Amino acid sequence: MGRKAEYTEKSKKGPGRKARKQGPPSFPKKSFAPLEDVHKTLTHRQKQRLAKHLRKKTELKERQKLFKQKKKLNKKQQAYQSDSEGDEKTTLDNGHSMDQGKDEAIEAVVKQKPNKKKTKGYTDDNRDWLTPKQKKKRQAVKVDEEEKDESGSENGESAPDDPVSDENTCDDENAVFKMGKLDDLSDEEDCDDFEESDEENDNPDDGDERDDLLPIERDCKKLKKREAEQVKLAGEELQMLVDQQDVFQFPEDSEEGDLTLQDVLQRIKDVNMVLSDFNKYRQPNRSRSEYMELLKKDLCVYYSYNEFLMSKLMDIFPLSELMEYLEASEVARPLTIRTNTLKTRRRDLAAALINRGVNLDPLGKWTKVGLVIYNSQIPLGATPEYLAGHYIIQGASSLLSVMALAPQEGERILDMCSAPGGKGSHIAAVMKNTGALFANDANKDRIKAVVANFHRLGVVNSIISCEDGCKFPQIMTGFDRILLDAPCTGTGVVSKDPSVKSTKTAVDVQRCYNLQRKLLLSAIDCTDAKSSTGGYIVYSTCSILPEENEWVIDYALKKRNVKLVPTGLDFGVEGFTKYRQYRFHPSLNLTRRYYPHAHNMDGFFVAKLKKFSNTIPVSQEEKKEEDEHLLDEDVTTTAPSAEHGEELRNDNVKEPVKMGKRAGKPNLSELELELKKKKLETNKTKYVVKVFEKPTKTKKPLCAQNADETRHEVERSQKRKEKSPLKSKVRIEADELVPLLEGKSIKKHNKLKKQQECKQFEKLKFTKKNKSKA
Ligand SMILES: C[S@@+](CC[C@H](N)C(=O)[O-])C[C@H]1O[C@@H](n2cnc3c(N)ncnc32)[C@H](O)[C@@H]1O
Repeated sequence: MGRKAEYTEKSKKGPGRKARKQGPPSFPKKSFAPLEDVHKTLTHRQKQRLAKHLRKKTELKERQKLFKQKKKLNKKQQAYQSDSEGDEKTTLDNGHSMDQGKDEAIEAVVKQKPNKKKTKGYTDDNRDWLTPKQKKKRQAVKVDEEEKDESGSENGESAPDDPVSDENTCDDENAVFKMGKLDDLSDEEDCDDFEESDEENDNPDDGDERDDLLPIERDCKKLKKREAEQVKLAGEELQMLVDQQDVFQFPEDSEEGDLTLQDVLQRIKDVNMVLSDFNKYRQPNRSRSEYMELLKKDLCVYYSYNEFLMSKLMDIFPLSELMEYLEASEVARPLTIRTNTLKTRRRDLAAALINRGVNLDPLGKWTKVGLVIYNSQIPLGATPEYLAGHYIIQGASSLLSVMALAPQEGERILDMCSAPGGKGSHIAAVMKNTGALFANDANKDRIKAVVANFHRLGVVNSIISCEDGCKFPQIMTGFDRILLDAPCTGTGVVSKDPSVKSTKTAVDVQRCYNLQRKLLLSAIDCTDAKSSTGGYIVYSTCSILPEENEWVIDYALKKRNVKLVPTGLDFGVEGFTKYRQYRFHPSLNLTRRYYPHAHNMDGFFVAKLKKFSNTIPVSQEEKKEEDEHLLDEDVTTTAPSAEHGEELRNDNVKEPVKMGKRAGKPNLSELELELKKKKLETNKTKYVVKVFEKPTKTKKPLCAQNADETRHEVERSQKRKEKSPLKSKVRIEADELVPLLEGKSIKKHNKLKKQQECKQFEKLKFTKKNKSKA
């Protein structure tokens, strides 16, 4: 839309500069030069490309032409063959033209590709039978050719796509076979022709498009292509390297000396890789267990675990998961708090804390009371809200066991191991301070924390006691629900307490396992199976060891009338039903495990049991064992050690030596033994009180006035014992009650016992000496 350029016209010069009319714009003529001159302005490279492009075009035209000829030739050959069978005249004509055409076509092809191999289907044999006809019909073919060429390239171009012609070609298989496929030929040529330079390959698009692109765009395209190729090559190279990679060399003992943590980590990775495809990467002379041992050692060094705990973890997790667990356990879990719904709502608490500069969020959809704290400008244990009891700092996993317990308003609930009262206060909040919550803990010092927390959080429905949980069934029973958050090794909370990694041993695990079993049986015994609302026991630990979890539950399933029920928690990993060579009850899949690497909370275990009968199943064997145990150990005992036993045998003393209280006294008759047992039982049952029930009538100790009365009493007590669910328990713990019943402390009693034993021993020695002297 500019002014029109006029090259001839010259602007007239006026008198003054201002009066002068502005002339049309002048352009250098070169810019509008005709296209022929373009090559003058082209760069060398462009010229080359243009030449190539033109050459290609002409070649393509030639090839098309050739192709058309060949098609025609084929047709004619067909016609010739058919005619030769019938009309001879026609045959001659067609044959000639076909031969000639064919020869020409072949010549053209040979000319075009002098160095290329010849057409597959054409041989000297068929040349012989084609030659005579060629001479006769050459003229006719020439005319035909000319006609065809004149008819324009349109027909010719459409020929390859013409289905009819294609059909004709393909129908006569012999012809195709004898003459070779012309399509094949042209294909070959095409292939050869397209063997272009790298540059050409860089631009697979046709030349026109290439010319449309700016140089920078072309460069960019090339660069991208090259990059893609390089990436591909690099990938292949990497794969090759991985395949040919040196197999990890198992270290010799001498190499162990000066390894840095980085070296250890590298070796952990290497061994992991070997173990991931053991057959491929192993050293033939090394077994899997050797690699596992090496890995264990390295993991212990790198993550500061003792070998015992590391091997336990290796038993629990597959290798890939083990690494995740170990890594996650090195990082502290997010700080979380629980809203005390007895005093506030989570929304209000969150608002109050945000106002104080606390950055927080709801803990998750699974809880309505939890908040996660990202950061805080003030210590969370000293805010006015904390002091007012609006919240308690509590790990996310701690909420799970109370959620599984699902306390109901107005129920009688026991929190058997309560200190410091986190879960206990949560129970009270869910119960809305109704019913009765018994918070017990065996640790006197820790129980103070329960008192303080309950006071701060406004828990008013609780009775706090300090008793051994194992003995609770003798104090109180008949609870609707019991939470047993058992003492454990704490292997789930290593991020909180890293000392666990290096201090826990097999003895600790065994000790916990024993206590946990006892506590769980006690908890079950304290639960009322006939509770209208409950009859549930929730067992939880912050340990991930199966010994402290599945094993304990499996034991309880065998020993009491309980079954596992779903925890009601909609996340968490199923508990083990198999662990190494051990098999647990299949219902253990209803229990739930929580891991730091999977759930971003401390390692935790939750199981929910339902008690379906208040009777305690006792196997015949157990009964027999207990009876023997009671009779043998409670009243008379054998020599305390093998050494003493040896001495006794030397003295030919066949009777078991009475120790302790019965030492030096005549043997008790069966009747008397029964009486003694009865006495212990009666004394024991007087401590058993059912919650919200009148204390059971305690009987005065029996004084066997006469034999008849005694016998009668024994029979009655026998019957009662058989009915009583506490039968085995009373018997087991009767021994422990003896000193208490006698009004002595256990320590004092034991001391006296020892003294008596020593005296007895001295006495024996003395008599032995005297005998030998005599
Ligand atoms: C894991 S803690 C309980 C934590 C508590 N449930 C809470 O959420 O705050 C285990 C508790 O069991 C107590 N304990 C250990 N042996 C016990 C026993 N034989 N009887 C009762 N409690 C015992 C310990 O003193 C300890 O406070």
